[in-house]
Amino acid sequence: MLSVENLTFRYRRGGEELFDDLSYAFEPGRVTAVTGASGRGKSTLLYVLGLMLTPLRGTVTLQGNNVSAAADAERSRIRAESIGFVFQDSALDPTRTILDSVTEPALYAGWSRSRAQEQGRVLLERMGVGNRADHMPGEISGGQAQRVAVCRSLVTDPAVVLADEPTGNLDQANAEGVLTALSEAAGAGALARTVVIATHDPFVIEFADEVLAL
Ligand SMILES: Nc1ncnc2c1ncn2[C@@H]1O[C@H](COP(=O)(O)OP(=O)(O)OP(=O)(O)O)[C@@H](O)[C@H]1O
Repeated sequence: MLSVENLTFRYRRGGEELFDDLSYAFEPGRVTAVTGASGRGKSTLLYVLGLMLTPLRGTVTLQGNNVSAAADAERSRIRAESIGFVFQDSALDPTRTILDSVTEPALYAGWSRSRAQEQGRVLLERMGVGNRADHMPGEISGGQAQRVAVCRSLVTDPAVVLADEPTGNLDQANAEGVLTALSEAAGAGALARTVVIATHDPFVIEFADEVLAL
């Protein structure tokens, strides 16, 4: 389980404080939409949950551990093992094949190449883009690229998936495909994963199980 307690963040001393002592539990098996006007800190909250930014006050707790207090190396390890990211424009490396982009986080987490590739191909197949595994990102559509980005976020089988405006540039049919994939990733029962989506897309908010308004 992922939660924040009394969370406040600021980018620089004397700068605007975000979140105002936010406390919230992000439930496994649920898709939570983080909403709020532009500049309220939706993206920043994902970076704090993803241990890329350190809170000014308060804590981030993952599976019972106060991970926001961990040393840098430990945070990197937790991130590699337990957290997957999906970014708005899919951010696929134009010089790597689709399969290489998908497997990269698993290699970073210490998996063997063969295990990472096997898992990558399973996910791409499940997401309907298995036949694009050996293509370059420039050869696939925006909707397909975003489904590939979801595969990349899931390759290490992380407990938490954080998605920043994952449907930002997609039409409704493609947005639905991405959201369904994230919802299936949340799953249920023993395999339940926590999925958090930062968005101002009403379609995503409607789709989500929970809404956290900043
Ligand atoms: N790297 C940074 N350094 C300093 N301030 C930043 C930085 N990134 C964001 N901010 C500021 O922090 C606040 C929150 O930004 P953030 O991008 O998290 O908001 P958001 O709710 O995701 O906005 P949007 O809906 O426009 O994407 C904004 O005032 C923004 O200008």
